[in-house]
Amino acid sequence: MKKLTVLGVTGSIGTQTVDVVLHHQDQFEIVAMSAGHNINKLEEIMAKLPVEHICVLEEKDQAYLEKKYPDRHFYCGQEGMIAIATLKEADIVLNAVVGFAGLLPTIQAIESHKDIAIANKETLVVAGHIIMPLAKKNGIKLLPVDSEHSAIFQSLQGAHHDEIRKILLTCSGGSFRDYSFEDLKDVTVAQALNHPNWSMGAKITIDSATLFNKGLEVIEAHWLFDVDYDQIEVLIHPESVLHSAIEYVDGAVIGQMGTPDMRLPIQYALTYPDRLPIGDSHPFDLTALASLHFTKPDTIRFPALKLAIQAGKTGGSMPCVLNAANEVANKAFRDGKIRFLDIYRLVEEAMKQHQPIENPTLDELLEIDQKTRTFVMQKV
Ligand SMILES: NC(=O)C1=CN([C@@H]2O[C@H](COP(=O)(O)OP(=O)(O)OC[C@H]3O[C@@H](n4cnc5c(N)ncnc54)[C@H](OP(=O)(O)O)[C@@H]3O)[C@@H](O)[C@H]2O)C=CC1
Ligand SMILES: CC(=O)[C@@H](O)[C@H](O)COP(=O)(O)O
Ligand SMILES: [Mn+2]
Repeated sequence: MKKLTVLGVTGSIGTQTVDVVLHHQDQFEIVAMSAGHNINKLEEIMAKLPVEHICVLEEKDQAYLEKKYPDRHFYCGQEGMIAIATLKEADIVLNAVVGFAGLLPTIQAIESHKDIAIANKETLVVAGHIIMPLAKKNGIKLLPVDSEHSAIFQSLQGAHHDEIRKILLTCSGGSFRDYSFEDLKDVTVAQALNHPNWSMGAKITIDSATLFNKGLEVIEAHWLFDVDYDQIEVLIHPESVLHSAIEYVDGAVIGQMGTPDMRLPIQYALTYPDRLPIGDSHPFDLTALASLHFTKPDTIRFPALKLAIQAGKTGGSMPCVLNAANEVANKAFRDGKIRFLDIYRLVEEAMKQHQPIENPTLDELLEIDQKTRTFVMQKV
């Protein structure tokens, strides 16, 4: 029986993780979980699973839950997340929090020798240079949950690192893949949230529409698979059935295909190196696919991808600035405060005013993250 801590249990990845666990209750037990503000969703999950340790963001929610459920243990805020991420009962921490908030609990969980199933890509973008050596030093497994990175991980089984020629990172193109640059000026939040292939949380869905998501994923792949940026090729693949692939030195291309369903990468991260059936999944029918398409991304209409790769290549503190600026601008767009194309402009401005430092410490990252947020909020 594997014992899990699930951070961000009330989100899109979190609730699909609960589905996986409910389907395989003989294999997994959630011993601890965290939510943000969605207490209704949290209580729904609590009704299905007898999880003992639970963290929320607000003290008032903690007080309400403690009164209503005296037999469970409640925690609060970042400190609470760290407490449940380092709990001795857990073997593996699945981090499905969105954004920079996932960074500190991940570091503490690694230092407590927990394996990490990582959906929270922002942590790797900001601090890959800290996370990867820390994981190695503590001898823990860092298991990708992001669908493309899971596909790459699956396609790498049995291979040697020096056999990789490049990574083919696929991208749906997001909600606006066929829009002209002119049309992008006036798109609405509702249109941006209408992803063609995946049902996900709001922040990542907007990131898919700008293509910042793919930029973050390039940086994530650089760190997870120890490859140069020039070895990562992004391909627009509107059908989202080839979830990514490896081109090997002999020209063989090995990828992972399947229905777009996050339960597979979530489950594989939890069962690796074994596989289990997925509950009520539709069989993947190749004959039902009329054709598959692969094209190069258009960085004129979607400059965010290029900007993110530039941040990754610059390295040091620049990806932290990219991420913080994007988190603030993405939220400002969702709140109706700026227009879609302003997201890119604000991130670019934040990067331009930043003097990157090499190899930033955790404290420096925390400071740069805060300063960048303040800078972008003032512009908003
Ligand atoms: N959704 C998907 O299919 C995929 C997601 N990912 C990545 O996984 C991560 C989660 O994505 P997704 O599930 O879509 O996101 P959601 O927005 O659906 O869920 C985010 C979760 O994090 C919690 N949360 C939000 N802010 C904070 C905070 N400051 N402190 C603590 N907890 C917080 C939320 O709580 P609450 O809702 O209770 O407020 C919720 O439980 C992201 O990094 C995303 O990029 C990667 C690949 C695919
Ligand atoms: C499901 C998943 O992993 C998302 O990150 C997905 O990749 C988003 O789709 P885009 O390819 O449109 O960014
Ligand atoms: Mn992805």
